[in-house]
Amino acid sequence: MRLVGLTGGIASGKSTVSNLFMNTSVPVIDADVVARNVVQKCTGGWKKIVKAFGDEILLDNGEIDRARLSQIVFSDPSKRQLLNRLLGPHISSGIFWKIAKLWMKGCKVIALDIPLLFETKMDRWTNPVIVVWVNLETQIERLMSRDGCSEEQSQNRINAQLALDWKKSEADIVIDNSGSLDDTKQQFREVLRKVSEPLTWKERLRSRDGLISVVMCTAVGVLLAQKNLL
Ligand SMILES: CC(C)(COP(=O)(O)OP(=O)(O)OC[C@H]1O[C@@H](n2cnc3c(N)ncnc32)[C@H](O)[C@@H]1O)[C@@H](O)C(=O)NCCC(=O)NCCS
Ligand SMILES: Nc1ncnc2c1ncn2[C@@H]1O[C@H](COP(=O)(O)OP(=O)(O)OP(=O)(O)O)[C@@H](O)[C@H]1O
Repeated sequence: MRLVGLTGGIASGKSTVSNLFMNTSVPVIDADVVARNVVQKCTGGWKKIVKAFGDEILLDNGEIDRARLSQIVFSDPSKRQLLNRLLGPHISSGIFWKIAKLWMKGCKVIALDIPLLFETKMDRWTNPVIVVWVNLETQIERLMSRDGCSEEQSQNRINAQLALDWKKSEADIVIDNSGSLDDTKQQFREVLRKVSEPLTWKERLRSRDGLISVVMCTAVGVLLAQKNLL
């Protein structure tokens, strides 16, 4: 099995690229969706957040007020670290179970859309790592227009992550999303070709079918050895 890392900076275009995977045979696990699921009302993650941030973090219906939490954590690094510490284990295990389900179905290539892939050191488990890069000016413009936040708020959110230029330098594959959507789609075609290349031996062994083959071969080997010994 091949785990492809898909990351970038806030509003650099990860979801845009992730959507392009949807028309392919490569399933995508979206860490933002997992992060939302683990804080649904009355879950373990939700309880931890309410305990740490108080009832004032809740909407009238008891759900987490994401806009309020966002304001708090993106303007106070210590609160953000606290949130990361509380949710980190829930998010990792949520991602793990999603991978396990796809593995059991026999999926050979899975893309992991994880904004904080480098920050959480999950890049160790993925190869190749795709970084969706955008120039800072465009990133701020898109973030302000998508989330309706000020330039200062956008800058705070960008500063809450490792520098996008550094992520670009660590990438195996870079998608420059500073241009038009068509431009990105064109780059994506080549990226899809690369991630769909035949699996290496190690990747084959990690896939469900590879493991089944190893188990079968071992069982046959043991049976033959026993027969010869008798
Ligand atoms: C801060 C929260 C409440 C903001 O919620 P909101 O619905 O407004 O945004 P959403 O969840 O869609 O995230 C948008 C983007 O913000 C960035 N972001 C989210 N959390 C963080 C964080 N802790 N540190 C840095 N950037 C972050 C990511 O680029 C993400 O793609 C929410 O993102 C959250 O609970 N974050 C903590 C969980 C987490 O680490 N998520 C990232 C998954 S690896
Ligand atoms: N090539 C592009 N041209 C114009 N607009 C774009 C392009 N790529 C993305 N956008 C827009 O920029 C915004 C950010 O893109 P997107 O939501 O894909 O980023 P993201 O990296 O997934 O963000 P986040 O980190 O917040 O999850 C969106 O409003 C999207 O429609």
